[in-house]
Amino acid sequence: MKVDGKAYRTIWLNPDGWSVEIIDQTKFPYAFETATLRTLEDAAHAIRVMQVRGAPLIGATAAYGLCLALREDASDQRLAEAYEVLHATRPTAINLRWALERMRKLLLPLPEADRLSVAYREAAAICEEDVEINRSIGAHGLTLIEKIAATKKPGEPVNVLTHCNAGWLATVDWGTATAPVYTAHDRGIDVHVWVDETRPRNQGGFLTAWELFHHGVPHTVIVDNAGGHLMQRGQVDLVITGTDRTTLRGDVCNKIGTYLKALSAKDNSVPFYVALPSPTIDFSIEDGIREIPIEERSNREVTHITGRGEDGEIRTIEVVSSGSGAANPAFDVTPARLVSGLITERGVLEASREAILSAFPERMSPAA
Ligand SMILES: CSC[C@@H](O)[C@@H](O)C(=O)COP(=O)(O)O
Repeated sequence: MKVDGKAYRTIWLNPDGWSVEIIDQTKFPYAFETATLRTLEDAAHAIRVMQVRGAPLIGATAAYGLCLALREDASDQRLAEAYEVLHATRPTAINLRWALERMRKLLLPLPEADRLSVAYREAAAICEEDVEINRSIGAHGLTLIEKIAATKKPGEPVNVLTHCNAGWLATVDWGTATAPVYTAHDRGIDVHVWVDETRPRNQGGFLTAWELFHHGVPHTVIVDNAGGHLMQRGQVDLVITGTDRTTLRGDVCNKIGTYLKALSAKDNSVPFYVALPSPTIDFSIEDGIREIPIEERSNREVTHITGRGEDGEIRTIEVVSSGSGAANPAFDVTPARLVSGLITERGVLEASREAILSAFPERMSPAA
């Protein structure tokens, strides 16, 4: 992704060869700033406070977090401690556990002296693979957009609705839900995105809108409650969201509010697709509603909002009657029956156990 003409990823190794640079997403949309991770605690903090967020990027940051931990001490005990610290940062996105397991499985059998260099190599490989996976998701998702574009009159855009930020900023590059959009736009297809603002943290209004604007993709920010109305009026051609964890049978966990969009889509015969890198599939569970841990975040994210005043100052204000209680579940689960398809790096799949297993058979083997 280019920012002011310069190509960026969301995470990279600094020229010193060991410290890790991230784009600080808590500063969006008012500033583009990077931050340096030098320790395990820096990496854990970055995930916890959402300087980095989005399932694939959380996984990539955790992998580098392990590297930073091993710089000080590459013992089994340090590896185990670092795994636990990073694993405890956020509960829902499965990419965190996936990346940590992959690193641990590789590192544990090695002599301590070899672990650090192998860890850095593997963290870099996780990042490279994420970019390639998302590029493939873009190519497969493009076919869906192309089919709709072929039915449009000249000057009529394909209208895609998305929720939260499953964009470049949620991954190492490209994004998952946005990859088909960027690919279509870059090929000259007239595509327009309805961006759910995604309260309470506004990942849509703050991050997705920022990305689309900087890439030049036409888009319109809407309040979270507007999607159903637009679908009833035929103003949404398809929905594409990301996911933080999808079960073996195709239940999709994603940012709170995704389920309501899927219900509206079903009622209005609007296709509802989920863009899904395979590390986001949890092959160990089936029933998303019963088995996926849903992050409960601070009520203050509901009762208060941070934004820029007309004087240019950034401030936080209360937006709920003082003294009222608030609740803040951060994710919900859309049952597989509401999902039209999963856009993966290996093609567009039905949201079912059979389709997922036949596309990723190696993930069910004991060695996977
Ligand atoms: C490719 S990212 C998919 C999801 O991680 C994304 O839609 C999402 O819900 C992110 O939640 P966040 O709480 O901002 O980490």
